[in-house]
Amino acid sequence: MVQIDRKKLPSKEERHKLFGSVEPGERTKPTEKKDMSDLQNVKKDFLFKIDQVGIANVKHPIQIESGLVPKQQTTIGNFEMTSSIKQNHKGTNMSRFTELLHEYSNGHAFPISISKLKLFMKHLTDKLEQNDVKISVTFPWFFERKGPASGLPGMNYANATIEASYDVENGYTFYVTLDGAITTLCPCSKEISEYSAHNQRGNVSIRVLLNQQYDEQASDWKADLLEAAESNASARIHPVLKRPDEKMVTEQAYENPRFVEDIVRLVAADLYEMEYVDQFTVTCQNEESIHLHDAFAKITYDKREDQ
Ligand SMILES: Nc1nc2c(ncn2[C@@H]2O[C@H](COP(=O)(O)OP(=O)(O)OP(=O)(O)O)[C@@H](O)[C@H]2O)c(=O)[nH]1
Repeated sequence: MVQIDRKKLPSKEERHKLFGSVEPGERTKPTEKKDMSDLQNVKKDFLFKIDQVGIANVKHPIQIESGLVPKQQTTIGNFEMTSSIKQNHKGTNMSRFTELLHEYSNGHAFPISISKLKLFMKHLTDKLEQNDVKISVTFPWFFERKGPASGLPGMNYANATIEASYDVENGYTFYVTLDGAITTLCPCSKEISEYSAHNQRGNVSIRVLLNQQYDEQASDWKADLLEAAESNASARIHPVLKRPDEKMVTEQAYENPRFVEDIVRLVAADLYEMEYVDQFTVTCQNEESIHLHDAFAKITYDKREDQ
């Protein structure tokens, strides 16, 4: 064996000094929490009330239930958590948001359900000593998808967002959003061409206001909104397609051509029929295969205005 002469390095402490670390300076400020000044809690006229203050871009594991397979999964949530503060209140106590998030996560993952979020928001409002709280959490939701002919499974995902709010006077509000992908085939191209038709990957975004009729034991809004997007598309998106699957998907798209206008209207009709939806916004944005730009359409509708 060849002997290698290794360098003799200075100790880690000596190395840090070599690269500029210095001895601690004189410490004059208190180190005990009880003796520290508490700027956040200063009360004075600070000119304006603040609508939302808190923390954003908090990544944290979450546990979700699903109407599709897998029925339970752990995924990553991106949280924004805020409350308002009054004009005479200097600042919020930011550590309390993440402190409570950890407490509710049982050392593992925050269980995201409507009922758990209600408890959490009420608790957070009390802990912050404020009158309201807003929480938004966005996460990739995974679901199994099988090839239409082969039945071969793979994992798809859509991005889901829950925007929850609580205030002591008006109670709870839940908006939920699902952003999913679909296939669309251009009706115009099909109509005018001797053969073929160009197609697109479409991104459908559906945001709805849940009403009291939403029962999370009986329904899963993620699965329902995904179905509203996919069942009205030219075809669904699949992770695994063998040739018989590809033939089916291609022919199905040709038999169901859709403009972006068709998609938003058809999805709107499904949302209109969902009892637990009060208000909705649906957009469709297609990545065109014959342009560098996208095609886009949007509908916002409030069913309560029909009454
Ligand atoms: N309000 C406010 N806090 C900030 C800001 N930037 C950082 N901080 C946070 O201030 C926090 C510490 O303050 P608090 O959470 O009020 O800590 P504390 O007063 O010891 O906590 P309590 O015992 O709950 O009252 C740290 O978590 C920092 O992240 C800011 O712009 N505004």
